[in-house]
Amino acid sequence: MNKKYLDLLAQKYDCEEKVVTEIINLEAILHLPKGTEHFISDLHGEYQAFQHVLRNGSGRVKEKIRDIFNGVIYEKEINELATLVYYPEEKLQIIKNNFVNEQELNQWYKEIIDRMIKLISYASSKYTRSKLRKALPNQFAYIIEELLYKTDESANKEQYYTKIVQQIISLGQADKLITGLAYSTQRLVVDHLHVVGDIYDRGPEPDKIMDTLINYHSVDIQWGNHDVLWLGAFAGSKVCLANIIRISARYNNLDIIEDVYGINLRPLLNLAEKYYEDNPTFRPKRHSDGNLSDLEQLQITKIHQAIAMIQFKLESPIIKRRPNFNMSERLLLEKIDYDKNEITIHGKTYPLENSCFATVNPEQPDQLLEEEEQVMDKLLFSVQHSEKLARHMNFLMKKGSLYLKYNGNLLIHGCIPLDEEGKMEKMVIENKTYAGRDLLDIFERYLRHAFAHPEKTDDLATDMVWYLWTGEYSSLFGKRAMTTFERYFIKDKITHKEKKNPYYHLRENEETCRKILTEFDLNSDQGHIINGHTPVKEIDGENPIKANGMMIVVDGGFSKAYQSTTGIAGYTLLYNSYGMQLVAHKHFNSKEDVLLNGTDVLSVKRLVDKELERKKVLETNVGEEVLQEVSILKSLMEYRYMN
Ligand SMILES: O=P(O)(O)OC[C@H]1O[C@](O)(COP(=O)(O)O)[C@@H](O)[C@@H]1O
Ligand SMILES: [Mn+2]
Repeated sequence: MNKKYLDLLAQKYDCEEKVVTEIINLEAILHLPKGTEHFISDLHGEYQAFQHVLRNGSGRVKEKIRDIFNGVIYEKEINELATLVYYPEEKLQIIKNNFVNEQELNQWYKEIIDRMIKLISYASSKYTRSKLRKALPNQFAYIIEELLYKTDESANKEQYYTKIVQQIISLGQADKLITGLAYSTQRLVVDHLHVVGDIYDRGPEPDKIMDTLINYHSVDIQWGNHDVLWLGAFAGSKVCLANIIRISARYNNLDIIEDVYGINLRPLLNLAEKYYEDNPTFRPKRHSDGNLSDLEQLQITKIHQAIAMIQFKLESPIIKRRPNFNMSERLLLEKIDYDKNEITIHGKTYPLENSCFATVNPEQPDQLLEEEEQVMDKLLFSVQHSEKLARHMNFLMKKGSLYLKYNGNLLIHGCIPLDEEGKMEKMVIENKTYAGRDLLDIFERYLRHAFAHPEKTDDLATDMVWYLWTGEYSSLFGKRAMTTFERYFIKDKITHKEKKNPYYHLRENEETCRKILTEFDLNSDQGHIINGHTPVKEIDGENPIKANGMMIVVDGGFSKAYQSTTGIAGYTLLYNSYGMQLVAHKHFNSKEDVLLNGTDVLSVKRLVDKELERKKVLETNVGEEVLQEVSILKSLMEYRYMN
């Protein structure tokens, strides 16, 4: 080992005892049970539902409570404790309102603190003390540790502990302590979170999800097609930008663009007002908040048309300058007969409905009006100068990747593009052919390049980000073509169909899954593919566990817009030292519902895989890193202290 490096390390470990202590500590960690991984996907801006799943650890919190208190306290109390752990601030208020005098309240405080301490003690039993300490609220760490390490034999200290709790209550600190204990418990039941893509679009609060993830103790993200669309916009792709605004208008979420990220929509609105009227297909989808006035709805409808038309125009030059994207079929503006108001696709002519082509010059349909161009320039400037968006996008880049190999499993949002025979589909990029893992690697390289060069708007890397959103060999899209135009303007539903990549039926077979795992250098006897992106239609009898347990689809189904087609609010996955469990979630109504009625509508569990022996940290990714550290420390020991 490099002596310079060891000398540097010796500055940190400046005596023999420090090295020995660290080696013993790390070796001990290796033999602890592996921490719990939590997989969620397709959050689509549904912050409240996401919070709920995060706070209850997909049912882990209640399970732990049951382990300790089943038969000891009433079911009602179990639910109360669970809700208190999920939403401590709100639940405390509700509970406190029920007490008529202070004495009763103080008695309740004593009991509940005792229960919460028991719960923390149990939830942290597989962690080191140092890890537990990190999970405790700073201001109470010392007190909680005192309470935690009271063992049964120390009955002579009983009074001391009672006194501590009494003091906390009389000093008016009980609420803070309970709240701290609740958040520590949440943190302890899940060691690491995987977000398998699609944080953005459709739902109202993706920004809050991002803030939560930024503050989360341990997380990684596999980008979804919608996340990449936002990254693309930030990286300088105007067509990606047009798409995110179009989708926001469609779902009545322009607030995210305007109020949350501070992007001025005024120039776009002016343009929209000038050229567009009301139009039924462009009316916003969700107006559940009920406070959308007729005028607002009309404005959104106009903006929606303005930005959709800009998007269609912007697609055209990319398709033309990138023949290897193989998208000339998508040059739809050129296939329109503007006099007859009809379009010919694949040799068939369809009448156009609700068309809004006021800004289109039939001679040069993809040409942006000068006004449109100016609007896009202003929007892009605004996007790239939004501090909040920069913070969120940087985090997405830092914690994200196109795929992840983690503890023997492969995590991907969309697919590995396959042909009907199950062979990895090839794509030629800059005269080189890529397929399978190489293709994903090169996609990711382009995306990172585009992100590092936001000033370039038309280079291959930036165009490639848009390809990831909509291209036939994109591992995120997983369909042959996106029929956005047809959905707006053609009645015949045949034209709306988006043909899926063969991956989506081939993934039912073990053989396909083995091949993919092997492609990524993973052990195909033990690994799983964890997939998001496609809502599992439980209604039609679809099973999220495929290929004999090798393929698990965890589309969270958080997106309210899609819940009627799935019949369920989706799935999440837990992987702890005993194995994997898929958790099915019923529809999440509201936080208020959980708080008042205890409707914690979880969760059928299906056992995906049961470990024969409890899995230890040693056998995990983290374990590999710890092993390396141990080996380095041993070298230091020999070099410095043993001769
Ligand atoms: O339901 P909407 O908003 O019309 O969106 C439909 C579009 O979304 C997509 O399904 C992509 O989004 P998902 O990743 O959520 O599936 C496209 O294939 C399709 O054209
Ligand atoms: Mn998706």
